[in-house]
Amino acid sequence: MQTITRLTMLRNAVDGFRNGGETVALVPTMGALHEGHLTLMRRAKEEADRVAASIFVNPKQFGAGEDLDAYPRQLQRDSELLESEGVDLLWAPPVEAVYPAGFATTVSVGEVSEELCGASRPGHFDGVATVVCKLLNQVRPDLAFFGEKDWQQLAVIRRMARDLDLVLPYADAIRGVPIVREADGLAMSSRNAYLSESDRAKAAVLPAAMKQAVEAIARGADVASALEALRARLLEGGFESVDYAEWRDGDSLAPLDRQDANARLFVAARIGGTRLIDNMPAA
Ligand SMILES: Nc1ncnc2c1ncn2[C@@H]1O[C@H](COP(=O)(O)OP(=O)(O)OP(=O)(O)O)[C@@H](O)[C@H]1O
Ligand SMILES: CC(C)(CO)[C@@H](O)C(=O)[O-]
Ligand code: BAL
Repeated sequence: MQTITRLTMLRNAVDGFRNGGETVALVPTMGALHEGHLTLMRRAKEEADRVAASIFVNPKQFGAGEDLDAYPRQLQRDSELLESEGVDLLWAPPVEAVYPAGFATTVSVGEVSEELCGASRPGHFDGVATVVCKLLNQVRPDLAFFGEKDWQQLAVIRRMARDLDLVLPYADAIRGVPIVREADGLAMSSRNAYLSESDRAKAAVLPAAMKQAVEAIARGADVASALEALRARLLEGGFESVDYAEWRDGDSLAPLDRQDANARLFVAARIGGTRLIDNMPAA
């Protein structure tokens, strides 16, 4: 696996693949890789001849007071994991190469960015859209893979790719990969590493309470009451606050007030100072 930190070298490497008639998949990450990320790599490998992973802890998507400095950085371990998955290329640019002095452009996707995580993390999706737009232009992949754990992020990226006519050869070039969970149901996330042992054990109440809510709504429970019960379970179970617990259309993200085949439950909640997110489809 080649590890590349300069754009000219990246272009040479990708052009080399392309000139040999090979397709290229991009898997963007912020590193501290876990089985969720590795599943994205495996899916990418199944669908393209070459896989490029990126690791970049993007300062523009962290708000003031968020965990930019504390975010785990473990490039050596990550590159060994990527190598063992057969990833062909690691793009790991320094911050100054992505945002050189004078950088002044922001990609801001309306509507789909505004609620849920967009409301609790103002500016977050502008930072995500800006860096993903850059990564897609830098690597120019045929396909790009993102996890459904960050469902709203996937919706923002799909909207951006359509709105800006990003040059991607397939209509469904932005691919979503289902959430990979721990044995107790907690969605894998780099930020789970922040949890103390006891908070980690308590965190399993999140997917369990979400499943209960989804099943209650499927049995005809009132949506508002099911969401209220979900919030109460999280707070009783050791979460200190719930940023949101919402029942929404999975495509438009518009609020729904009843069971619907396309509905999804979205939750963000904090435990031990760590903000966890999850989502689940209607039962
Ligand atoms: N459990 C998971 N299942 C599927 N995809 C995942 C999972 N966790 C992360 N991903 C995906 O991996 C990609 C890189 O995510 P990122 O590096 O931010 O990791 P993360 O575990 O989501 O970290 P964070 O704690 O910052 O949310 C994203 O597309 C994300 O949706
Ligand atoms: C897509 C992404 C790599 C952009 O920085 C990040 O938001 C993430 O890891 O989900
Ligand atoms: N996986 C989402 C990246 C973030 O929370 O900043």
